[in-house]
Amino acid sequence: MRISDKIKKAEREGRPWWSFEFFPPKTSEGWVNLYDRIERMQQLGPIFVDITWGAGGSTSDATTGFVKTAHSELGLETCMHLTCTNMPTEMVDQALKEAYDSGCRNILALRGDPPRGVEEWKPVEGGFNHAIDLVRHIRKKYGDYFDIGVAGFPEGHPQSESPEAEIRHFKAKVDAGANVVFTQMFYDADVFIDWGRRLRAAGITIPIVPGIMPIQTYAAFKRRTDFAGTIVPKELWDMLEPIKDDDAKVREFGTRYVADMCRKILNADLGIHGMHFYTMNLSRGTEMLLEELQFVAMADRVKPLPWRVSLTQKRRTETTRPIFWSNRQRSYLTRTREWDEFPNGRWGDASSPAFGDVDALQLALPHKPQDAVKIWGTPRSLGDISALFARFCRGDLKALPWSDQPAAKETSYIAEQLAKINELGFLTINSQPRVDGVSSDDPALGWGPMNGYCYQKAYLEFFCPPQHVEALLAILDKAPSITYHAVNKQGEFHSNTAPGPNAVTWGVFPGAEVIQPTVVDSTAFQAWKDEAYELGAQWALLYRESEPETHKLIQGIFDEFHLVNIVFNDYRNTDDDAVFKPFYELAQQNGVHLNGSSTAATTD
Ligand SMILES: Cc1cc2nc3c(=O)[nH]c(=O)nc-3n(C[C@H](O)[C@H](O)[C@H](O)COP(=O)(O)OP(=O)(O)OC[C@H]3O[C@@H](n4cnc5c(N)ncnc54)[C@H](O)[C@@H]3O)c2cc1C
Ligand SMILES: NC(=O)c1ccc[n+]([C@@H]2O[C@H](COP(=O)([O-])OP(=O)(O)OC[C@H]3O[C@@H](n4cnc5c(N)ncnc54)[C@H](O)[C@@H]3O)[C@@H](O)[C@H]2O)c1
Repeated sequence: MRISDKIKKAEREGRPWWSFEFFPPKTSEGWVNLYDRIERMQQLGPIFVDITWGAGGSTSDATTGFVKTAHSELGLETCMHLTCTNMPTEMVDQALKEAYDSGCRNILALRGDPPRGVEEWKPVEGGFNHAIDLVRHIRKKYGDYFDIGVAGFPEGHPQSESPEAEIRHFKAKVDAGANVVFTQMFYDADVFIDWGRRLRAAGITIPIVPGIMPIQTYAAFKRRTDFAGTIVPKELWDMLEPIKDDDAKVREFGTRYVADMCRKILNADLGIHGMHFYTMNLSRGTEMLLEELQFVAMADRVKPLPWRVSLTQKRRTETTRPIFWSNRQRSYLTRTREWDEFPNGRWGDASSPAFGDVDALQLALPHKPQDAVKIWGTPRSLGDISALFARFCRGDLKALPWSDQPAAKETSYIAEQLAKINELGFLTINSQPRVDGVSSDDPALGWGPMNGYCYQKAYLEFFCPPQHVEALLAILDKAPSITYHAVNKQGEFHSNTAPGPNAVTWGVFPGAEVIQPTVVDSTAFQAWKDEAYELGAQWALLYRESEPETHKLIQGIFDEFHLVNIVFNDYRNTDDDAVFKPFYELAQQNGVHLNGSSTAATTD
């Protein structure tokens, strides 16, 4: 069935409706878990699900594969996103054919954004210029077979000439055959309602489907809204600020706020009766919103599926489950479902379907080029670059390509040691000090609900000059309590530990299970490495035209340095220097003294 028929049916029955968006996960474990999660979320009663098309066409097989599985194995009404970026007509036709062959009847026709590292969108040879060309093409080839959705931007599209021109272009897409509009996320109901009214005034009568992004954690909310340049009312920032370190509170408050926004839209005069949720492959935020909106009571009318063995290999063969639940598999899965829903992690859980959402947002430096050059100046040597990293760790620089926020308060405990190893040429991009049971209220080291205790293993992640890798790993191999992973840009990988997650942050709270929000995991690390190197490459790109020497310098570093992480596992060892000692030892081997500030000798 097509989406428009489903919407009409829900409206005839006089009930609100909702749908869920997912994105292609980055790892194969993530895929399996996503199918499991979708199966569970199916019970929440979405009238359809959709799947994004990777930026620059990067996930086309994954997207068409998803459409097939969702239709044939999960029995879900599916909408496939399709963009024009890097897509000659033959590739568009192939994707459409695969959707058609899978029984999919809904396409969200988009122009797409430029691929990674490219600023301006350009059509490929033999491809399309605008979403409207894709709409026309689909109608020409498939007549009315597909429902065609198009993108709408309540806050305006960043490249539009003017609000009036944008509505004109939008109307042209509708006239060319689009019959439903999905909107960009937004957090200001008035802005949305004003845009909807302008659409209606222009004679556009197709269903408007508001795109709703639940607020899952403060960090994710900030990252996404900064990236998309979303208008966030000041009162929302003000209300989030005091609770930003408590994920559960952020989610609770965010749910009430976003639900109020949805109610305002449902009650406006736009004929809107449904919402489209950007799940980011996580279930809890969307589920809470549906509960708050009292939509789930309606979902109860949708009969849950009978219990099926988990599609997830890991869960299917799970051997350790409490005996009490041996006959209550569904309840057990439900109890444990949130274990990967605290995506604050150093890298998160690689088997979580939410893993890799940065890719969905398109990877880019979190700074505008002109601001970035202002922050980092024009480095001329590795010494200049080390000095930038050292300043960041000491709190004298507000951002690095890998951190859009200044160093966290926790970093002040190890700032000097970090600065020193940066001055030795080991460029740190992430760290945490050892913590052995501080109060969860501690302003620098605490997190989570009140009256709990927080723990951390000391952790370091850095780019290592290639000439020091072998000697450093030899020292690490001998060090007690240290585990490491090292990889170069080409993917050559070394580690002294077995694959699988190593918990590096955990908390114990009253009346709750132990929460283990951050792990270091080799699969996740190897997926993250592309992103870490890409950010280095993008930093270099800022200087390509204006300062070719600086461009070459930075590009050289991030082509050749190895990415390494170290965990000092003995979190009860009170020597806070322990994780840094291998660097001191290496410096000594190389005849460099660390007690002065002139250690940058090795970095030039
Ligand atoms: C709901 C939703 C889902 C999305 N899903 C994905 C996804 O899965 N994958 C992905 O890569 N991206 C996705 N995007 C991002 C989207 O591809 C980009 O935002 C893109 O920049 C705009 O796409 P569009 O389809 O609106 O393009 P268009 O309709 O081509 O519009 C792009 C710009 O060109 C202007 N314009 C249109 N026609 C003309 C004309 N004839 N002359 C001059 N200017 C014109 C428009 O006003 C607008 O400013 C999504 C966006 C939304 C809102
Ligand atoms: N609520 C929770 O469950 C929970 C658990 C752990 C951490 N956190 C917090 O969540 C946020 C996200 O954490 P994250 O690990 O995903 O990433 P992050 O980017 O915030 O960085 C983590 C740590 O690395 C440090 N750091 C950043 N750049 C560095 C550099 N160049 N050199 C050395 N150190 C650097 C930061 O100061 C911070 O202490 C942090 O603020 C963290 O403290 C929350």
